[in-house]
Order: sequence, then structure tokens, then C-alpha cells
Amino acid sequence: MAVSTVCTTQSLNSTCSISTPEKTHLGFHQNQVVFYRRTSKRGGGSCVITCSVGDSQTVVIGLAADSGCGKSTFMRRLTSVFGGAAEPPKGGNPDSNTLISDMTTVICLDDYHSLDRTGRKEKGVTALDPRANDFDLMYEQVKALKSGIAVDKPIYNHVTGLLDPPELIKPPKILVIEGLHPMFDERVRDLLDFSIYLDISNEVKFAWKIQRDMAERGHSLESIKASIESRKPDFDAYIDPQKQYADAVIEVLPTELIPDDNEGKVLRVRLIMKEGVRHFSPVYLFDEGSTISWIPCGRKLTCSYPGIKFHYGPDTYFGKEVSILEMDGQFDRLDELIYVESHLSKLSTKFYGEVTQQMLKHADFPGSNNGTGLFQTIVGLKIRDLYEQITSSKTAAPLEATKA
Ligand SMILES: Nc1ncnc2c1ncn2[C@@H]1O[C@H](COP(=O)(O)OP(=O)(O)OP(=O)(O)O)[C@@H](O)[C@H]1O
Ligand SMILES: O=C(CO)[C@H](O)[C@H](O)COP(=O)(O)O
Repeated sequence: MAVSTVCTTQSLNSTCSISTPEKTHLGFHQNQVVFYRRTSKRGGGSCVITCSVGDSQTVVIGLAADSGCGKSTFMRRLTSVFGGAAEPPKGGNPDSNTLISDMTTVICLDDYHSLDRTGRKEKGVTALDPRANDFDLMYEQVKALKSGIAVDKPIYNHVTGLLDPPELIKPPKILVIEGLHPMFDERVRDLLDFSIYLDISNEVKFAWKIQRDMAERGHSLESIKASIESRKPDFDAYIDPQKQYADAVIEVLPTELIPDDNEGKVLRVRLIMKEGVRHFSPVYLFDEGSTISWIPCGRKLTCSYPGIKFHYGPDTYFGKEVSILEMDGQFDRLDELIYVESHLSKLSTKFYGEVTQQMLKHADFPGSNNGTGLFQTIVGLKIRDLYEQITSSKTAAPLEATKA
């Protein structure tokens, strides 16, 4: 099959974009990105456009979790660290899942569902099943954005359950890909500069789902139970295993401070931080590498029953060295968090008290009085630091060299 070699080359530093009416493939050659349009099933094709990769580089962050596990809340905390409000693309599809701020663009990986709601029903697969998702397109588009190239990303409409016409996504400074499968496909995983997994235990997930889906979406208790149960096998098979690849895991468990607690309101939250990740140094309590238990309640921190307990120490997670910071219990007064903050090191804050300031700013977000909010805020600050380190070193570093 003859392959045309007539390519247009765009000028250096320009942002290249291409609409994808047919299956289009990305190729990389030295510092150039080439789009090939396949013209035959056997793989013949023609080069349709060539773009030179410029100086700008997008830092890519992956956030994985099951539905209803706090991804949106985490995203709001993260984008707030970078300043500016995150909003859907202006003048676009009102049901877009994308959120754009000055520095960040958050895309929801539900947009790469290859089967719509009816299609999934007909084939008897859930949205968690890889067969319901287009990983080739996800990879090509994340790779393009990371290289400074705009893409026409599909939209999965959660209101209608249909795939809507695509929306143009321009390469941001920081691209967050959030959803069910950011670390499932090895090719996509390799594009991530940092990855996070929100690991919500079944008991807590159930409590959060009931709270949201009954109160805000009018679902019955039985239907929520049935939905969780029907997703569980695919969750166990395809979503949960991704946590082994995450650079940071926020694990949310029932409290151990109240014997046989079944209310699920007080939480034990663990921040599991991988050692040796480039541009990321784990936070520690008091003394790096030691094992420490700390009950801060007393003169400087008001605690009502059941109190607050911190734990910090080295550990292993899926055979890798990690540091774990744990908080069980909840804060009575958020302004007193400064006392805890002052005992934590390597927070990547820009000024004394920044964690407390961020938490106070979003006191109305779910989890602001416990370890979920605290650790999400800390991870947000670590991502800002990682971004600053990558961008300050990028002139010396080749594109592929940003991940450990
Ligand atoms: N840290 C938290 N503490 C208590 N409840 C929480 C917390 N985070 C989330 N929730 C509850 O879970 C619900 C879902 O949160 P959120 O919308 O952030 O999740 P999500 O993963 O983005 O969900 P989806 O993917 O279904 O849109 C919230 O409405 C809230 O009730
Ligand atoms: O697991 C999910 C991720 O958010 C959704 O259930 C999935 O995207 C399918 O969406 P819908 O239920 O709106 O058809």
C-alpha cells in the first residue's frame, strides 16, 4: 500500500490541532508529532499533518476512583490551590464534563466510553469494563495534549447516556485526567507525571452514595445497594488494581476510635506516599522515617469524643517502599488545624499556615473536618510543587524524562 509522504509542517511552538473524522493515529519522530490517517484496514495511510513540538509541556496528573468517591471534591480543592475558578468550556455543550481554569484542565475519562448507556445494556457490560472504553483514543489524545497539541475529545453525556459531538481541548499547563481508568492502560499510565488513587472502603462508599444519591438524586436505598453490588465484580477486576500504580493513595476507612462504629461519620484516613518518585517527597510528622503515634488533643487542639489520633511511619505497599500518614477522628475547630500543620514537614507550602488557609477557604466542602480534606489539600500542594519543579527543569530535560 502506497503511503503519501506529503506533510504540512507547522511552525515551531505553534499549537497543532486536528479534527478526527476518521481513525487518526499519532506517531512521533524526533521532535515532531505526525498524524497518520489510516486509509486501509491493512494499515496503509497518509501523513496528514506534522507539528513540531515546542517548548511548552503539559504536566499530566491521573486521579482514579470509583464513581461517587470524592473525585469532584478533590478536583475543586486542587484547582483552588492553583487559583482561579474551574468552569466548563465557555459556549460549549452544557453537559460537558470538562472543567477549565487558568492553569488546569480537568477531563473526565467517562468521555472515552466507547459504548453509550444503551450499548452497554445491549452488550451486558458495565462502564467499568474495559470493553466499554476506547483506550486507544484515550492514549492518543492524552499523548497529544502532553505534547502541546489540541484534540477533539468526545463527550459522554451523563444526562442522556449518549455520546455527544466532540469538544476542542487545548493543551493546558496541567492536565488532570480523572475517572475510572487513568492507570489501567500501560500506555496512558506511562504518560502520567503523578498519579493518585482514592481508595474508599465499601462501608464508607455506601454511606456517601446514600447521602448523595438519596438526597440529591432521588434514588431508593434498594436501588443504591443494587447498583453498588452490580458494579462490584468489575470494580474489583478493573478499578481497584490500579492503586498499586499510584504515587499517592488516600485510603478512607471507618474509625477505630469508636468500637463497632456503624454510623460511618468519623473516618480513619491514610495518606500512602510512594518513596523515590521524581519531584515528590513524602510529607512527614515530627521526624522523617520514624514511627510515631500522636494524640494532639489538649490545650492547643479542641477535641470532642472520640478525639483525634495521628500515626506516621514507613511501610510497604504492593511491595514498594512508602510513608504513611494517618489521621483518625475529626476536627472541632478548623482554625486550630494550624497546630497540626506546624508539626508536619515537607508540605510544599509557600507560607506558614497555607494548608490551614486552604482548608478554611473550603470549610463547606465534604470532608473538611477530617483527614480526607486535609490529605486532599496536602496532595494538591504537592502537585503544585511537582509542576513547578518539572517546568523549572524542563528546558534541560527531554519530554519523556519527567517521570521517575
Ligand atoms: N470527604 C468526604 N467526606 C464525606 N462525604 C464525601 C466526601 N467526599 C465526597 N463525599 C460525598 O460523596 C459524594 C460524591 O462526591 P463527589 O461528587 O466529589 O464524587 P465523584 O467521585 O466526583 O462522583 P461521580 O464520579 O459520581 O461524579 C458527595 O456528594 C458527598 O456526599
Ligand atoms: O461509573 C461511572 C463513572 O462516573 C458512570 O456510571 C459511567 O460513566 C456511566 O454513566 P451513567 O451511569 O451516567 O450512564
